[in-house]
Amino acid sequence: MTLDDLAATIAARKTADPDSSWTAKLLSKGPEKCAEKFGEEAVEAIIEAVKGDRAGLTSEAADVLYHLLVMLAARDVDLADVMAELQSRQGTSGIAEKAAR
Ligand SMILES: N=c1c2ncn([C@@H]3O[C@H](COP(=O)(O)OP(=O)(O)OP(=O)(O)O)[C@@H](O)[C@H]3O)c2ncn1[C@@H]1O[C@H](COP(=O)(O)O)[C@@H](O)[C@H]1O
Repeated sequence: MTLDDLAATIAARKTADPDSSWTAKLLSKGPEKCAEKFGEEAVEAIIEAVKGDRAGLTSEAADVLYHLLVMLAARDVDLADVMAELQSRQGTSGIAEKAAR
């Protein structure tokens, strides 16, 4: 399973029945709700990271990635474009990038 596979599944759920798909149900509530849900999952991951619970963080990180992809889909942002953005940053140190601002 790759993020691309998951993004493709989520894209397919845009037209699915909300009664049979959690993703379709979440998408049907709108981009604001998808963003709120992503925020909740991010906070849960933060809590596990602060606690130092590696199993908890692993599980919450999976929730964060899934809900990030749902939020992107809700606003029609392609994962490929996010990856291209990351690619464009490759080789530039974050320290150098900040100094150049
Ligand atoms: N990776 C996930 C995934 N991670 C988390 N979740 C669901 O996200 C929901 C969020 O969990 P919460 O505990 O926050 O939910 P909740 O508290 O009951 O919700 P609220 O009452 O707060 O709204 C749960 O129902 C989880 O089952 C996911 N649902 C789906 N997927 C993937 O998406 C695919 C398609 O799923 P469906 O759209 O349901 O067919 C699945 O095969 C999976 O690969």
